[in-house]
Amino acid sequence: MFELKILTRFAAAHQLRMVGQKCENLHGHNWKVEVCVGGEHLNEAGVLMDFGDVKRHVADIIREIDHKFLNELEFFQRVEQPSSERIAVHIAQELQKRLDTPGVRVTRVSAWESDDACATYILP
Ligand SMILES: Nc1nc2c(c(=O)[nH]1)N=C([C@H](O)[C@H](O)COP(=O)(O)OP(=O)(O)OP(=O)(O)O)CN2
Ligand SMILES: [Zn+2]
Repeated sequence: MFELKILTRFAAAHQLRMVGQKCENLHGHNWKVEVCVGGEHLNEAGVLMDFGDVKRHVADIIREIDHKFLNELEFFQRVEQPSSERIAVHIAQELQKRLDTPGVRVTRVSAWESDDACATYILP
């Protein structure tokens, strides 16, 4: 299997209940996001898919959450709250909908909310 990884960043605000008291206050992070796609077969150019296409799709998704108050966005109102775990799920699901390369799928998304804390969603 081959796996590609691209990195991107966004800034946003959120409030989390139940994680820890200070997280209940409105605050923000500069998230770093790692997105991986995988598949078994390379195309005639010898690549799984173009990094540029992955980056473009991810940029479209990030644009919707960058510099936003995440608690107010529709997706995060449907799930419990905008934790890093939920952010990773959101990006993975949105990217999966956009991928149109046969045999290529999202394998994992990691959302780093600081230099030392990261949540990863690994797709089944
Ligand atoms: N599993 C998760 N735990 C926490 C999340 C999360 O998304 N998933 N989020 C938070 C908060 O966003 C909080 O802002 C970060 O808290 P914390 O890491 O405790 O704060 P610091 O970056 O200041 O780190 P310290 O180690 O406390 O200095 C919390 N938990
Ligand atoms: Zn936070």
